[in-house]
Amino acid sequence: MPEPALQITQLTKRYDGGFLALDGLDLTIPDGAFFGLLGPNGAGKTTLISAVCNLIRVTGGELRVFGEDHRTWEARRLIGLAEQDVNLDRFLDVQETLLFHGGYYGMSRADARRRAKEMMDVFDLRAKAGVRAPMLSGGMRRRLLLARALMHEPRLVILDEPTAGVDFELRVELWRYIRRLHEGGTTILLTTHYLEEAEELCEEIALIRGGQLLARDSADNLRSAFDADTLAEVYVKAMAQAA
Ligand SMILES: Nc1ncnc2c1ncn2[C@@H]1O[C@H](COP(=O)(O)OP(=O)(O)OP(=O)(O)O)[C@@H](O)[C@H]1O
Repeated sequence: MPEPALQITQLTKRYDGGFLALDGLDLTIPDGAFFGLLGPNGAGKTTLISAVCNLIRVTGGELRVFGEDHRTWEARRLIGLAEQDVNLDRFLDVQETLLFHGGYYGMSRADARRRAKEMMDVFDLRAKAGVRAPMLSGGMRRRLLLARALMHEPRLVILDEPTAGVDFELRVELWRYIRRLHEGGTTILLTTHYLEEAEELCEEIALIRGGQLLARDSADNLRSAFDADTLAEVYVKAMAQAA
């Protein structure tokens, strides 16, 4: 049995002010899965992702990334994260953004250059190699964010609302990139508020609220379990039950 991409056991996060954002959460995401995380604003999705990436200190529980403790460098290297905010360095151009990231993850200059070229081709950014982030269109910035997350060839890619505020054409384009990535064997963890996006892309979906797991299954099985016609109906019913 391969190690799961993510094994989360009894994860708890209480913020400094006392707020309990994750409340004993258990979740296993198999290697190679396309997994969706759904829940209302404040459900704890970003907190969970931040915990996985060791960006915040957890209060309790265990988190393993392909069997590695999430606080280790090995675990961090296995993850590519595209955060909700478009957090690009305004002083770096497209190519530098990618090369810096490669350097951070210990890639040799030659490998980083090769991979950056590949990423600029895949994400149609070659013509913008020397353009700094603030001068890119919103769509290009989103693509660069994804290209940067993939630079070091992570086995688990975490996308926190990658299509928030994105027009229909770019959304479809981003879906195509993400699908291709998944077909190549990469595990995807996606958060989104677009239920149709989760339904279209994800093999399995977890619903969370108040830092707790409410349900987890394929969209089909969730519809049967909640006697619902659509994922939106599942969502409404699950959230009402948990309220
Ligand atoms: N640094 C912090 N200190 C205190 N509370 C926080 C902090 N960061 C987040 N929270 C709280 O933790 C809860 C979970 O927030 P989180 O950002 O994880 O939710 P989310 O599911 O990602 O929401 P959204 O869909 O709006 O992105 C919220 O109530 C939020 O206010």
